[in-house]
Order: sequence, then structure tokens, then C-alpha cells
Amino acid sequence: MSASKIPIIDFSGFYSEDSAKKSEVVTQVRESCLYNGFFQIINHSVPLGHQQAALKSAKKFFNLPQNDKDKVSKNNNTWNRGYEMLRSQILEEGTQPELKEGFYIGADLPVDHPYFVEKKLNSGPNQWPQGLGDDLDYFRNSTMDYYNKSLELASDLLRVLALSLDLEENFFARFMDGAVATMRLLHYPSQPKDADEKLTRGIGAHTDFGAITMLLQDEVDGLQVWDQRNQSWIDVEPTTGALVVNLGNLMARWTNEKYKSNVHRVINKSGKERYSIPVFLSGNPDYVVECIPTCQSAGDPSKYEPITVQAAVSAAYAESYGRAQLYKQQSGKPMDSEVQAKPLASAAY
Ligand SMILES: O=C(O)CCC(=O)C(=O)O
Ligand SMILES: [Fe+2]
Repeated sequence: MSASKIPIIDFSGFYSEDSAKKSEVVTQVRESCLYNGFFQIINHSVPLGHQQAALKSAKKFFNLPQNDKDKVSKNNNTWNRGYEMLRSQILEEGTQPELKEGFYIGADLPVDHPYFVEKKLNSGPNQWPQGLGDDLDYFRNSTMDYYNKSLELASDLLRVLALSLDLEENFFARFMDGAVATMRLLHYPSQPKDADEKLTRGIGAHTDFGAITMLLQDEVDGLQVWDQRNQSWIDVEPTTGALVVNLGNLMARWTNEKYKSNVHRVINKSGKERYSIPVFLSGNPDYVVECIPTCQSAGDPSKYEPITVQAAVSAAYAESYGRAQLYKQQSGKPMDSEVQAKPLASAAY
């Protein structure tokens, strides 16, 4: 597999009647997952119109006055919904708090839903930015439509992943049933041209926490994927209509590290504002992730104990937000309200 580019896979083969075309998709996905866990897909099931509408909504939201954004702060709840201000997170140790702001959305669950009552991972009602006024309906519909379409695609991707691992196509169905997923609208201000690249990140080098991530980026580049074999960063070229798919730590654990959860980062040196929308699939919080049968053998036993989705994903969130808090304490800077109000142990939900 070529190292200098992230492969673009034509996903229409998966929906084709032609079994050879379907196998070709499965083979390309397998190769990408074994190599570095990143690929782009085109001709998938999330319509371009839905992508554009969601990005338009993101831009409208981030253009609001700071005061309107602060009113829907993620600090207002413990289930990780709402606005996250600039410099709230550090994913790469030794770097400065990150130059991005975000808005978290998920399934809009009522307060009597069992997931909310039982405080399951990132589960509860959304916060909606009233500051958008007449644009709020459009914002709500376009973001939720995009979210729902992404979850349908996630099921298809898991079918392909199952086949790529020589499993039954519906192996991941129970994991998807009642799955939790979180979407984040992201805005990366343009970084000053003379910013110290070593320390300033849009998002620091990290791996994702969940099973898979589906990322929509607009036309501004900045996402880079670590190429372990060549010890260099690969730029992920924005491609109209494409989604970047990458595997998270949960999938790496599940596959006994046969499939990669790879390091990536964003540095926005474009001189333009950058917007992106990742959807993180965590899965059913009660599902127990246990080494996939085809990924272990007598000579290659399971490296990890079984763990629930809830336990695996929540630990990772707490750690990353804790780092930003620590940085601000140690550097003696006044902490913004976002970080101050958030105790480390309950950082994410
Ligand atoms: O914005 C991007 O391109 C990447 C975002 C990302 O890696 C993340 O939110 O985990
Ligand atoms: Fe990421």
C-alpha cells in the first residue's frame, strides 16, 4: 500500500449486486486497517446535500457572538453536549491548549430514557443554541439529519469490517443496537503563520477513543496522519463528498491490535478558517468488547481483558480533558470557566 496518501475507496461497490465489486471494497478496507487504520470513502450513503447543510450550520453557529455560544456551554451538563470553547483540550502532551472550538451533539434523548437515568456514556438531551433565532430549526434539522445518516453508514462500515476480518457480515449488529455516538462540529481558526509548530495545534496528535470515526472536512486541509513505517506525516487531502474513516482504540483492542488506531493531528496553516465534523461511534455502552475470535490464536493470544464500551471510552475522555486543566494550573494562567468548572473525574459525562 502506498504510504504517501490515504486511499480513496469507492464505497458503491459495497451496495453493488456484483460480488466481485463488494469483495474489492472489503479487500481495500482490510489493507487500510492493517496499514494505518485510515481511509476515505466516496459514493457512500450520506448525501452531499446533508454534508453541505451540516457544514453550513456549523459555520453559522461559530459565527455567533461569544456570549451566545457560552450560553450553551458543555459545562452546563455532565453528558458532553454543547459548546466547547477554544483551548479546552490538550490531546498531545507538551503542547499548548488546542486552537479549536467545538459543539457536541448526539441522540436527543429525553430525561426518562434509561441511558440518561443510568448515566450512560454521553447520553441525554442536546442543548440547542437559541442565539441562532430563525436559523435554529435549520440548524437542528440539518445536524440531526447528518447525524442519523452517519449512523446508518456506520452500520454499513461495520459490515465491511466484519467481512474484512472473516466474520459473519452481521457480527457487529449487537454492538450497534442501542449504540452511542457523538458528533462534534469543529472550527479551527487560522493559526498565525509564525506560530511555533511544535507547540501550537488545532488538535494535538492523538488516537480516537471509540470504534470508528467518520470525518467530514470542508475544503481547507490541515489533517495529518502519522505514517509509522516512513516516520512522516501524511496530509489528508479534502475531497468533495468524501468522508475520512478511521479506527479508534476500541477497535484496535477488539482486533488484538491487528487493525490500527492511528495517531493524527490538525495544524491549520492554510491562512483560512477550517471546519470539520467528526462522528465518533462508541457503540452500545453495555456491550462487552472481547478479543475477536479471528484475531487470536495459540501463538497470538488475546492481549486485553474483556471490557465494556462504557468503561473503555469514558476513561480516555477523562484523561484528555484533565491534561488541559493541569496545564492551566501549572502555567499559572487564569483558567477559563470551561475548564475550571469541570472536575477531572467527571470530565466527559
Ligand atoms: O478536524 C479534523 O480533521 C480531525 C478531528 C479529530 O481528529 C477529532 O476530533 O478527533
Ligand atoms: Fe481524532
